[in-house]
Amino acid sequence: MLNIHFIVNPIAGSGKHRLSETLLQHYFEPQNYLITLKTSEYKSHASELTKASIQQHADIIVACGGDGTVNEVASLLVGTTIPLGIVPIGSGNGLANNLKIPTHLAEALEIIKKNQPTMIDVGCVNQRYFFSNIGFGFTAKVIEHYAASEKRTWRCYLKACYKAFWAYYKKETVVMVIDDNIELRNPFLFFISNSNVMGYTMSLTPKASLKDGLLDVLIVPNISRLKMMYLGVLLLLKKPHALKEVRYYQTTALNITQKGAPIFSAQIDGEWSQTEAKSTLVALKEKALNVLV
Ligand SMILES: Nc1ncnc2c1ncn2[C@@H]1O[C@H](COP(=O)(O)OP(=O)(O)OP(=O)(O)O)[C@@H](O)[C@H]1O
Repeated sequence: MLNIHFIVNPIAGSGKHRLSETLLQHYFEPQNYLITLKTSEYKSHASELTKASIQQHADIIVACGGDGTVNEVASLLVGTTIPLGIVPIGSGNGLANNLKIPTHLAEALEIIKKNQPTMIDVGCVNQRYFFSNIGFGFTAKVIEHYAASEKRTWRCYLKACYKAFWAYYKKETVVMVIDDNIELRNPFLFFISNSNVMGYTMSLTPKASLKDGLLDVLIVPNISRLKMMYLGVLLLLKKPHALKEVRYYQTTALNITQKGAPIFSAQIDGEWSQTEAKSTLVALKEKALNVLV
């Protein structure tokens, strides 16, 4: 008997999904599977539900939502032997996309039933984990606007990009120093990725792999609005490196020292985060999470 816990974010994506206990009982025959469905009621609730599921000896824990839900559930499974399942009912679904987990519900459930885990790398930023990417500069601004929108849809994401694009200017100078040798002054983009999909099938780091033991770093300095638009087109074509100002490299860790503004905004797996920390260590834990694919 396999004990599977599904943790569902009811507001992920359009908020419309067909997941229910009845539907799950239909896919997972009761003589072989013990199914539990839990629904998150507020931000970070999925973490609490996952903690309880671990104590309840779940064999598999399934995050049903987007990258934010996956982050909350998976963060508690790092370093354990419990595999993570993903039912991608979010908007961007970056990690699921990279792992080729379909958004078609029956196909995603079939992957969980097959129960074939693979180990993937996990990013660490100070005391937190990330599975897809983190970003400073423009991507953090987009997520800040997106977090304020009433829905989590592609349309709202585009609106957030548009707002961030027109509001993007710096009153104060922000300086980030990477490993005491690269100095970034008001960078337009500073993006660190474990995955080759950012969300919505777009990619800033198409060469990234979840299994190569490396973080992919993309830096775009302060550029004109025209170049920002050109970069937007290149992003859709998955060729951001074609812009000559783009700097791209791979590494196992980075130490970022921040000067200038007292509070730094970042996005971590598509969720907005603020920190007063002056120094940030971004590193990678190789093959630290079991995921069903
Ligand atoms: N009941 C709830 N009410 C409000 N927020 C919730 C609830 N349950 C979970 N959340 C929060 O919803 C946020 C968005 O979730 P998630 O990222 O999974 O969906 P998404 O944004 O549609 O997908 P993606 O990140 O892939 O674009 C997360 O920060 C999560 O903590």
